[in-house]
Parts: sequence; structure tokens; C-alpha cells
Amino acid sequence: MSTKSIPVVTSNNGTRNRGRKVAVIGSGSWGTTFAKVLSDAGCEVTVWARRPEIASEIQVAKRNSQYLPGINLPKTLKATDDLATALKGARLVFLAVPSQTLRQNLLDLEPFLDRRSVLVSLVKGVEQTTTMRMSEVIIDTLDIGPERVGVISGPNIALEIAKEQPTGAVASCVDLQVAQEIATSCSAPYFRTYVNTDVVGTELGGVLKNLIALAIGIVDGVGYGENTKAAIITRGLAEMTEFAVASGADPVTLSGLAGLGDLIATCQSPLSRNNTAGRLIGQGYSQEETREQMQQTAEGITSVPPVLELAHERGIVMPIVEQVQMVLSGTMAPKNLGPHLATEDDVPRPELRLGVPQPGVGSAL
Ligand SMILES: NC(=O)c1ccc[n+]([C@@H]2O[C@H](COP(=O)([O-])OP(=O)(O)OC[C@H]3O[C@@H](n4cnc5c(N)ncnc54)[C@H](O)[C@@H]3O)[C@@H](O)[C@H]2O)c1
Ligand SMILES: O=P(O)(O)OC[C@H](O)CO
Repeated sequence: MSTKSIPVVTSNNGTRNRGRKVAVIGSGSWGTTFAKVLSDAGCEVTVWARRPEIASEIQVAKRNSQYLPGINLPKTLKATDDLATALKGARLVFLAVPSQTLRQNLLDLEPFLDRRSVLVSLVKGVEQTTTMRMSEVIIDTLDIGPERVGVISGPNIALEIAKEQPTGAVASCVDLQVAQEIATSCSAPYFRTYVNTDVVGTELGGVLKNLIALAIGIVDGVGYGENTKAAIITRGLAEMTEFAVASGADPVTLSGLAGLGDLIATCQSPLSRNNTAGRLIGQGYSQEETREQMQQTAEGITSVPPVLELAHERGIVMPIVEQVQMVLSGTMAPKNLGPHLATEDDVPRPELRLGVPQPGVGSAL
């Protein structure tokens, strides 16, 4: 056997990002992990933590033992509980807080923002009270143009990435140059970031896969096997695509990392909080008991009602998401969730239609 050494894949972003100051708002599992990615890509990173004890543990011990047990964070990573300190000199500001608190967090940080800064959402939820996507919440709250707002999404289970297991993501902004700047800042040797300008599709991929992962968790909790799960994933992708296209997304985005890629990761991983929440509900725990058991954010649970509200407005049928809603509200037993009850057809329908689903031209579902 040859003893030749195998070349190690490295990134030159360490030098490309030299001197680039960035801030990460939120120090839960994803905020802390993403701060590590940015640091490993060569950026000068400061994380803002709401709780002083978490800021202090990251700053001093280079650990976040509540969210990333056993992970050593980069020596250069800084943390603070002071927004002004975190945002000083940051051209890129990455947001990693729960979707339902983002609006208030933005109001709090607005006085300290550089006027040229770009805000990048890492959040995969919808605001319940307004049904807005996170990029819309940013634009609405800060009254800034879409060229100053980006989104990053993809198959990104935090703990795997914190262990430097390789994966990819997409950085999206209506301005391609800004998307490229964001992608450069977070391209580390184990984290490959692609670009697109389809903010709607990139963002909705991350929101909608959580709802399908809840369904997968529910049937897993019931004890159903791989056929049921494969059918839900496949039909789930069709629901996601139809909803996203009706919202203005490019269907191609939904077959990329932010759509299919993230759907696979979230539906397969026992580390996924949405998958886990679904599993607990499938095992018979109430929504309240499930919330109590979950120590971390499961965005899917709060996104179901606003997504269905938007689907009804747009004339989109989402049988799997409707079933998840019925299970969550206690009007359907978890064992009844599955593609067999999704529709009642007089005449069996074709499985797939060629071409792109068009809003208002009959449902692909
Ligand atoms: N964890 C992942 O693998 C992952 C990956 C990609 C995207 N995301 C998305 O990132 C977002 C954040 O998720 P997470 O995994 O970091 O969640 P988490 O539950 O691990 O952490 C949430 C953080 O927000 C803080 N927080 C709670 N209320 C707050 C408030 N009012 N103001 C400010 N901070 C508050 C918590 O203290 C915690 O630090 C979610 O939208 C999630 O979908 C998570
Ligand atoms: O743990 P979840 O279910 O919030 O999923 C985490 C990420 O979104 C996976 O990409």
C-alpha cells in the first residue's frame, strides 16, 4: 500500500478574512457554533450572549458547556453581554436568536449598528404574529434595503459542525456581491458556503423542513419504519416546493442544500430538535410536556400556524403540515399521520407532474 500522504483540503479564507470584524448575536447552540466557523475562517469574531455567565464562559474558558458540551472554542473568539461592544466595527452581523424574539433583539441593537452593516439571519422560523420571514422582519424593523440583508441556510446540525464534521450551506442576498462577501466570511475548511440570490427560497427551505421533520419525529415515535418516513420526506418536499414557489422562490433552490439537503439532515438526525419534539409527541407526550423536556429551540412548533395561514391565503394545500397541526392540537392521533390519509381522491392522481408547480393552477399535492 502506498505511503504517500493524502493532500489535506484547506481554505485560503483565513488570509482573505484577515481583519474582518464580525458579530454574532445569540450564543445558543447555533450562534456559538457559527461563531466558531467564522473564527476558523479567519474573521475577528465577537459573540453577544444575553446571559453574562455564558458570555464569561466563552470569553474566559473558551467553552459553552450548556449548549456545546465538550467542544473547545477558538482561542481568538471573544464574547460579551454588551451589545455596543459586540457590534463595534462589525460590517457583518449574524443573527442566531429564536424567531419570536428577533424583532425585539433588533430594536435593542439598532442604536449600535454601523450604517453600512449587513444583517445575516441564521434563524429558521416565521414570526407568529405577522407571518413574516426573518429577512422581512429585519427589513421591517430596521427600515433598510434588501441589499443589506442576507440569509444562511443548509444541512447544519450545530453539534456536528462544532466537531468539524464537513458540510455545506448557502449564503443568500438579492445582491450577489453581498452574498459572496457573506459566503467568504464563513467558508472554513470543514464548512463550504455557496451563494444564490433567492432569499425567499433559501429562507423558506429552512422554515419548511422543520415542519416535515416534526412529522418524521411523530411517526418515528409511533414506531413506523422507513417506508412511511421516505413517503413523508418525498411528499413533504413537494409541499415545501409548492409553498415556496407560490411565495416567489425559485424551485431549484428547494432541491439544493437549503431545501432537500436540510430536509434530509433534519429528518434523519436524532440531534434535530424538531425531529426530537415530534418523536416525543408521537410517543404520547403533550405539546406542553414536550416543550418542558426540550432545553432548546424547536422552531417548527411555532411555525406551523403561520405557514398554514399563508398556505390558505395562497390556495396551497399542505396535507402533511395540516396533519402535523392536527396532531399538535390533539385532534388527530399520532398513529394516523401519514401519506395514506393525506387526500381523498375519487380518481387516483398522478404522483408527479412535469414542470414547475404554478400557484392557482391546481395543486401538485
Ligand atoms: N442548532 C442548530 O443546529 C441550528 C442550525 C441552523 C439554524 N438554527 C436556527 O438558529 C436559531 C437559533 O437556534 P439555536 O439552535 O441557537 O437555539 P438554542 O435554543 O440553542 O439557543 C437560543 C439562544 O437564544 C437565547 N435567547 C432566548 N430568548 C432570547 C431573547 N429574548 N433574546 C435574546 N436571546 C434569547 C437563548 O438564551 C439561547 O442562547 C433557530 O432559528 C434555529 O432554527 C439552529
Ligand atoms: O435541530 P433543528 O431541528 O432545529 O435543526 C437544526 C438545523 O436547522 C439543521 O440544519
